[in-house]
Amino acid sequence: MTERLSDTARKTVLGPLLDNGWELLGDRDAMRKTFKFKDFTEAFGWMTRAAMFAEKWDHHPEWSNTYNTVVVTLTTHDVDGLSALDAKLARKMDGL
Ligand SMILES: C[C@H](O)[C@H](O)[C@H]1CNC2=NC(N)=NC(=O)C2=N1
Repeated sequence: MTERLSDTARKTVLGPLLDNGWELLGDRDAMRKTFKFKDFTEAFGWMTRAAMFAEKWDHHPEWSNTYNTVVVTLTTHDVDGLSALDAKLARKMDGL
């Protein structure tokens, strides 16, 4: 069962991500990061790899791509806020 992250979990789970370029949004419980690549091929290749994990984990990003830039917003729609799944996908995206 997915649930919104508790205040304690936010510190431990989100802390490292916020130190690594993720930002909390002001208008809803979500986090965003802009990923920059050498060119479109690199950006789209990364999106393709990330999409495989999103599908495997049934947890999907809100994202957009413009040439070498991918802007990713993560939140869990089912609970209307951040859950452990968002942190899991964010860590994967940072590592790809
Ligand atoms: C039916 C399906 O499992 C759900 O709609 C999944 C799909 N992907 C999802 N992705 C995200 N980011 N949040 C969700 O709540 C979510 N729910």
